[in-house]
Amino acid sequence: MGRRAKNKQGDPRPIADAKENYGKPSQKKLGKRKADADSDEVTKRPAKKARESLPKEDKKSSKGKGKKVAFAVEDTSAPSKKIKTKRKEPVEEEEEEDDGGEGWENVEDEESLKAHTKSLFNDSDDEGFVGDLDDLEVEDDDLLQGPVQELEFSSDDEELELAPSRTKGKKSKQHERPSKIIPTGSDDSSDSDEDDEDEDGPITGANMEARSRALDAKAAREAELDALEMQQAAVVGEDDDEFADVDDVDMDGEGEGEGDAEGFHLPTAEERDEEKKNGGPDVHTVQRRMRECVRVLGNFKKLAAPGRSRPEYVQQLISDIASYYGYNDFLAETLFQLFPVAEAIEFFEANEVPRPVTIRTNTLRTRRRDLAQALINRGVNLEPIGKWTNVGLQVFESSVPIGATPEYLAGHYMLQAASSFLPVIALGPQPGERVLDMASAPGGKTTHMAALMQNTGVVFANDATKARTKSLTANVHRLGCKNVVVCSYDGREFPKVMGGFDRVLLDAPCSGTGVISKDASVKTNKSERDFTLLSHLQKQLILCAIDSITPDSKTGGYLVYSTCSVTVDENEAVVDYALRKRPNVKLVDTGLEFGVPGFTKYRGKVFNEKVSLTRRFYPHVHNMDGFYVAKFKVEKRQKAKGKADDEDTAAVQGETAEEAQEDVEFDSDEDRPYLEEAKRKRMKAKGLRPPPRSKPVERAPATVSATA
Ligand SMILES: C[S@@+](CC[C@H](N)C(=O)[O-])C[C@H]1O[C@@H](n2cnc3c(N)ncnc32)[C@H](O)[C@@H]1O
Repeated sequence: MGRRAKNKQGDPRPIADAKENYGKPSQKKLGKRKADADSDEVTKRPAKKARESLPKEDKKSSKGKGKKVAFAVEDTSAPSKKIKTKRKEPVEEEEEEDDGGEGWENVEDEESLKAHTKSLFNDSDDEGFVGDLDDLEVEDDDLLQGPVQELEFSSDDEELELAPSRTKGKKSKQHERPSKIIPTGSDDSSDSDEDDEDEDGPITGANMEARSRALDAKAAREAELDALEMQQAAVVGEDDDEFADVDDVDMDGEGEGEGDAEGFHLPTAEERDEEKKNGGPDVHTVQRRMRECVRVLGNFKKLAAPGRSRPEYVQQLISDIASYYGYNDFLAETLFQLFPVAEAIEFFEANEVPRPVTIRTNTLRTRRRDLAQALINRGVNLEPIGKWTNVGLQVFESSVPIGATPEYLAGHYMLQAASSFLPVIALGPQPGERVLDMASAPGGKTTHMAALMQNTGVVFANDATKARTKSLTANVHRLGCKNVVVCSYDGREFPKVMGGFDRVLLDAPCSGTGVISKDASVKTNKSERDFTLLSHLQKQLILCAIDSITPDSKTGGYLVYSTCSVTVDENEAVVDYALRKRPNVKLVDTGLEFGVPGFTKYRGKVFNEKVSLTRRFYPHVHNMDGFYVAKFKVEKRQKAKGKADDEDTAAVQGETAEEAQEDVEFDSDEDRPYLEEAKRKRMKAKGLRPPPRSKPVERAPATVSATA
């Protein structure tokens, strides 16, 4: 099991329990909170208290308005189903009493359990099972130890270990479950009828699944609408005032002008410095101040103290967010700016909660319903993730370590974050194709692609970090993928190494700001410079990925670019850059049924309007890791009409692979310092002495302009 993941995503926790993890100080910054923690209950679990003491979201009142937003993240769990297994733990019996009468409680004997499972995991939506259990080649014990994790870059696909659950004695599992992963457009089709029935029909085993999905779909629609509206509000507001946000957020639902501002004083810059010198205020003060700042920023004209500006409140809030949640100031500000004020708090709160544990059925070895049955028999409480995936299962509770079951060892499933399914679904590799996974370790997506291709064609699974290809190879073997070739090149060497691919996945090395709930070190271990360097690496990689695809592909010609980060510089800015540098590619719909459209404008930058076809996924909206997916179609290169507007355009006409590679080279002033820095690093790594740094070129700050 991954060292890191082991500590990060444990057993699926009920939202109530998960709250106890809130405010678990990140090593560096929250020592203060820890120290306070001894004094009383509030400081022990600051975030939890914050959630409890702060106004809760009123989903209904916010519906369709996107105005009233909560400080705290609500448990949006849809009513869950329960699977009663043959193995009866005391806790199960207790639950039965609590939740008796639900449809699932009727599933008592093995036969009905099987029938029930069958209906739940309707085979019709399962990918074809193309393997044979007798085929299993589990010869090498080492391969069964699970992947070695070497975490240089953030990855969403860590192998997660679900420790045996210790929830005996808890009253109701309904309340223990984490909220479901928000799906699904396809659910929409069936939900209208079911919505109607919601009001009057009793919940039975037969309708439980459908009704649960209808509720999920409804929640998804509402959440996405809210997020979209808030995103739009942010963009509109941006034009007037850099710090403008939703002006009418009513944090406490008490109505305009009211609230608990009494006695609240927004510190001046000097007072803030003084406060910092003295070790900062106690956690109660920080909480209260955050709440007040959010409230005031939600209705600034009415609630602001005379003479105090919006940026002052914003600065105070960002500073408090940084200290309360344990981020460095740069990252706190970068993430804060992505959302309207109140939504930003939801995002930070969601980062304190583990995401649901999910697994992906390996259809090369088994079928989802057979896997589900086998795991249920071992005491695993699970259900399908949602209609949007026919291979995913969400694990709610398990009495066995989910990363060490015989089924796991035999490669029947991959422990994989739900968000990681998305780029592969978007790419849709076809049997017989030639596919490149440019940054592939530890292979969650590679093995998914191999399964979709039914072990035909070929997947070149590349990763620059040699050590990480060990875990990649182990997973490829464990899951029985026979169409995978593992290699280790810097992605920027493609297509020189090889080209002519039908499809390429570039799941790029990134900062991991989408997976903070798994890896809290991201909060503090990345500087502004790291983000800039990453963005440049991503830009170089995406051009190489594009150039590795053959526009002549009969079946494909697609690139999917994805990251487990939510920053604009690593996502929309990279995609926009690729569109500008490679006129022969265009963005196409990802085909994903949910997700928030990518930004087309962001803090003064204007991107290609088609960037709205890309999709963002957020922990507080979709209950998944933060993620980004863009899909490109690569077309034949046209002869440029007239003079090319940048030197790259000319270079792409009728070029050879070698020329295309040259084309990837960065030669603008913008890129030169980063190229030099990368070159220095490479030389150092080889034990060579790098040349002295050249003087930085003075230039006006670049703004990204829209292209047609
Ligand atoms: C987000 S992870 C990939 C996760 C993987 N796609 C999966 O699904 O399991 C990014 C990977 O990029 C690799 N990487 C970093 N720089 C690279 C480069 N220049 N070329 C190719 N791979 C690179 C890292 O070693 C890391 O394994």
